[in-house]
Amino acid sequence: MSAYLHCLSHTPLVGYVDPAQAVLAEVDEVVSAARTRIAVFDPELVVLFAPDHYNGFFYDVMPAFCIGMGATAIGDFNSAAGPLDVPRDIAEACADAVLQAGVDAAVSYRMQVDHGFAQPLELLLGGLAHKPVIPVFINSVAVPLPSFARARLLGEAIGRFARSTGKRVLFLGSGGLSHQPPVPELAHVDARMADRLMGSGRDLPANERQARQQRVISAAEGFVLDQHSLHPLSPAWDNHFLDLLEQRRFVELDGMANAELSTLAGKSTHEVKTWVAAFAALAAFGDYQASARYYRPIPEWIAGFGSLSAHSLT
Ligand SMILES: O=C(O)/C=C/c1cccc(O)c1O
Ligand SMILES: [Fe+2]
Repeated sequence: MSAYLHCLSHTPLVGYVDPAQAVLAEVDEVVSAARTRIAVFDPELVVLFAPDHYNGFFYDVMPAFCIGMGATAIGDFNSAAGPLDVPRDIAEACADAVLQAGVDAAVSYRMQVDHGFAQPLELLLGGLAHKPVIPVFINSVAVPLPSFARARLLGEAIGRFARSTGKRVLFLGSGGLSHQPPVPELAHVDARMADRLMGSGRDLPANERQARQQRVISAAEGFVLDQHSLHPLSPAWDNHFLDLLEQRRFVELDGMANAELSTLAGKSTHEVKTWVAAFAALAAFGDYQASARYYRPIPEWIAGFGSLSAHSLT
């Protein structure tokens, strides 16, 4: 087996608004089993597809996709802070291959990332810099958003590059499934918040950081009491999406409009494009077998919470 994949929902609400102990134990078991399988696979290179939540990418310049040549996590909520171990020469070659393949991804030599990147690295690899990782940002909240089709093409191009390295490669996808936390939208905010979304939010003063986090925590508490206080979670859509990935039918998502997905499953569901990119990358290695599927709607975490592994059969 030369390539392995794990896709996992993330949520910054762990430890702030938690589900019942039995659910926590169930999720812990799912994550710890995935961590063990990854340790056995022992990746030489990790490619992590993840979104951002206006902590590293802003409307001053908002790329659809960005490949990190270097990256640092800010440590929002309870997530880890510090540099990722990005192998710069491999990341540069990857970006070159992706552009040659016709996908115009941006690059960043100082990528700033949040819990979307940090959480899977901590949970699945034990820390931000435990393995060499190429971080790949997919814009999942700041309209206009890339389509499913473009995320798939990005994944395929990165998969072909990864295969050419001859290394044991782990693909990670971070985020989703159905959910809509209170992420500000440029079209609906006041001038001060618009300024934050256009770039001044990069280094938030401590009191604003605190207020921002509290807004999400309060929304989660309210969502537990009333599951229509935010866009409801959508187990039916989430399970259909997992079926498509398991059955290598993700191309069927190509024709789905972004607005349709938002209506079905919430405006942050676009994070699932990280899963599509990761599966498309794995598929560049040939046939794959998916395994260890897990799904549970967890309102405390504002998450249709999913986990899915897969390995290449070559
Ligand atoms: O950073 C935020 O403001 C919100 C993050 C969040 C909340 C719930 C589920 C998620 O996937 C998130 O990223
Ligand atoms: Fe998120």
